[in-house]
Amino acid sequence: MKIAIVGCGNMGMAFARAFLKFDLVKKEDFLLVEKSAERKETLHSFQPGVLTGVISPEIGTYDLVILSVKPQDYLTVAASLREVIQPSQIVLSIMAGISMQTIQESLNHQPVVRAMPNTPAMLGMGITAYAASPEVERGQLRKVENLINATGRSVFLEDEGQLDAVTALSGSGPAYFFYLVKTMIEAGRQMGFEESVATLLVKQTMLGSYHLINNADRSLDELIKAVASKGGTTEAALKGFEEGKLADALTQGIHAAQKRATELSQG
Ligand SMILES: NC(=O)C1=CN([C@@H]2O[C@H](COP(=O)(O)OP(=O)(O)OC[C@H]3O[C@@H](n4cnc5c(N)ncnc54)[C@H](O)[C@@H]3O)[C@@H](O)[C@H]2O)C=CC1
Ligand SMILES: O=C(O)[C@@H]1CCC=N1
Repeated sequence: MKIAIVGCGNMGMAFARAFLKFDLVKKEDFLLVEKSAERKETLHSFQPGVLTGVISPEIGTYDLVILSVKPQDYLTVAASLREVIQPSQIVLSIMAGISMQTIQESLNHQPVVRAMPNTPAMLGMGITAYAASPEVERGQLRKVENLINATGRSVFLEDEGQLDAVTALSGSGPAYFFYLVKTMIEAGRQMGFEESVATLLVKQTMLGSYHLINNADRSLDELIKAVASKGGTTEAALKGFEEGKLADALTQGIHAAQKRATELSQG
């Protein structure tokens, strides 16, 4: 399969590397389109078949075109791409908040898969939800699914409308986790630990706790209860979280992310 990637930043290249790792695409079958000269310089080491700064008619010879520029940069990309895209090509967009309809109209092109991955895709441990326009044929969808599955797990959505919520939950989700980890490490430092010790304590706690969620035959409430002794330290912390309305703040933040995704889709 020959793949063109428009916008070769964090996510575009996370996808490219995952495809390579599973031998789904050969290096020489990549066309990388990257506008930033500085970023382009770093992409030489990837040794793609073609590395360019502009969209040219050559892109029309690739089976799949991945759109991985920031949503704000999409309209510029669309203006050039619509001139050269071919009917047989599949478009896979991973851009937040750009609807399938906007992509179809701006490119004058119907077969579109819209997906929302997250950064653990860099390690093949991502989660991607995706939806497809009716014009994507079954065989084409299978191929795209195989590619997405190289980046981690995936969920097919019948309703594209759910993608803004996916963006708020799992697309942005890694940042929420990093924020929590960072805050805990900072608290450790305030209590007198060196950063390396605080980091080890927090990271291993997160790792072990993640595996408990997956392997212990208990609900999240039961797992919390098993840590929080009556009148103990955890209870004191949880009371502080309640008073600071931490759960409300997290929930509100996630809703704000969904709202922003919807705003982006409205231009
Ligand atoms: N970073 C994340 O956690 C996630 C990002 N996304 C989506 O993926 C997309 C890309 O995000 P990142 O990789 O984080 O951004 P990024 O900034 O790392 O990469 C975007 C790249 O596009 C390039 N670019 C801009 N205009 C261009 C043009 N006209 N032609 C060619 N290249 C152009 C930029 O120079 C940059 O290298 C965004 O739409 C974002 O919403 C989706 C899920 C997760
Ligand atoms: O923050 C953003 O807009 C993108 C979408 C999901 C993660 N990063």
